[in-house]
Amino acid sequence: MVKFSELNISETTLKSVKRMGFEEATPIQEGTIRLGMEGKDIIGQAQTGTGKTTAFGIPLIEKIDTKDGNVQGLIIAPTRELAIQVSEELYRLGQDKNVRILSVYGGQEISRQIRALKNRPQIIVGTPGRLLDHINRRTLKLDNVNTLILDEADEMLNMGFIEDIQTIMASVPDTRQTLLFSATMPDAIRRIAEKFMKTPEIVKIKSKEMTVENIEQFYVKSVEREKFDILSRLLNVQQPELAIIFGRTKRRVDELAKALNIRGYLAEGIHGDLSQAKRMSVLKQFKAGKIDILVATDVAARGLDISGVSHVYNFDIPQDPESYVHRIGRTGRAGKKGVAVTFVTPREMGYLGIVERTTKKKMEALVPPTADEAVLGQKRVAMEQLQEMTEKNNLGDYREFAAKMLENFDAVDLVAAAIKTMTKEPEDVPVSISEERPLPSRGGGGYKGKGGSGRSGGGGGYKGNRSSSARPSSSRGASSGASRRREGGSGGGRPGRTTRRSES
Ligand SMILES: Nc1ncnc2c1ncn2[C@@H]1O[C@H](COP(=O)(O)OP(=O)(O)OP(=O)(O)O)[C@@H](O)[C@H]1O
Ligand SMILES: [Mg+2]
Repeated sequence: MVKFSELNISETTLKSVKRMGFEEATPIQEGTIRLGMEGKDIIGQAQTGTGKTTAFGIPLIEKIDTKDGNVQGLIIAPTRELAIQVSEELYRLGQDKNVRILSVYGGQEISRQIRALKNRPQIIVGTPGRLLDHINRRTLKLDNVNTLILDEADEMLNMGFIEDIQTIMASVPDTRQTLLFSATMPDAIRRIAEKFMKTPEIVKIKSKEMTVENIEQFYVKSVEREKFDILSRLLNVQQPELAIIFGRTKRRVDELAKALNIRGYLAEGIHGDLSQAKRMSVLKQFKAGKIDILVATDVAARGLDISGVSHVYNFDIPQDPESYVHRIGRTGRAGKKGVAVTFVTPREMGYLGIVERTTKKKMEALVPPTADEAVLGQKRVAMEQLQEMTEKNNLGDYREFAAKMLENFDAVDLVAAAIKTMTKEPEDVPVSISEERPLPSRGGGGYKGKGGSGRSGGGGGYKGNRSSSARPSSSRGASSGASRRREGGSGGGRPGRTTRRSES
């Protein structure tokens, strides 16, 4: 590992990098920062959560001439949330140099953006549609752009933005440097990308697997109608700090979020049909730990970097392996541990094989916890909450009420009643989730032998060892999140949550 101080970065930028808490460069940063500062075109590919933003951010910030008020750097990102996140990271990287950065995206008042553009930002981060809009209105001048960056290029091309992107690129001088980054780079996309670039250096961080090692990957074989009960049991047993649940469609996301709320979880959905204000407020609440579970479609979560996401659940197996890689990559970031669980219906087992062959990583079969195990998980959480609240020692007049009750009741009975009150048997509350049609059968073609049929026994038990992460475990501490119910811990404020928030 190379230290940032050994990469020929200016003192000013180095100061910002230090302030961000970064000491050593990740492999993709080591591989691209120097080349980037030499002005080379780069295609950068490295696993999720390995610091690609800073990998392109440092060369960009270094190149900005702060005496020049023109737009010099342009970054295109597939979603509004990502544009905001990237601009925030660039802001931190350029803080000591005083680089002016602006993000522009759809759903935000254009007049406000036009005013902000007059403040002479040097770097613009935007989504394709809104960038084009500004180019057409001539409110964004790109004649002086000398660095163009595409973050999540493959996603933008998948989303059908190819023409928009070509138009935007044509508005940027040919002499520019072009950088392109993603965790996945299917060959077809790379060929298109190379057309836009001048003999690009391809920096691909070699790794055995496409996904990072610190994510434990499981699959659960389940028929469609049992998925939701299994999901709620898993949440109770695994006790994620923050969880993201992916659904295949917007309707699915809405239904899941609603059902989770009915069962008492703090969950919110996020997808493209929601207003920008709503999307931003949901994300903000999730980052702050005010909601524990984010239910999302694929697109909504590309590139998002939210610390504390300990679990990713694919309620529906994704259509393509790239999307699997990006989804589960929302956990296990920056060296942290994560758990990913993918639900597969029997008819979709072929897809599991396709995903595994692309990621070069086998998922472990997970036996869904029984209802009893799930309740046990909740009892533990309740006990931990009670214990934590007691240790805090600020129960005030609650103690007087307790003393009064103890005159008439047995202490063990009272504590048992408290635990019972905080434990809800989730399956008592009926919810309705429309059945999703399974993905078209892929078992028949070339995939059958390995991926499909080899799994037929998977429903029975854990393959090999039972994984501790799938079981209730007292070592996970009282700061667990998603399994805590709205009803639980009422009164003196949720004790577990306070702890958790101060951790992150
Ligand atoms: N050198 C470093 N040392 C420690 N942490 C870092 C370093 N570089 C980046 N990080 C942190 O790692 C996290 C992930 O970085 P980033 O979002 O850039 O990943 P990514 O490679 O773009 O992932 P994705 O493929 O999902 O978009 C961020 O929180 C970032 O602040
Ligand atoms: Mg990224």
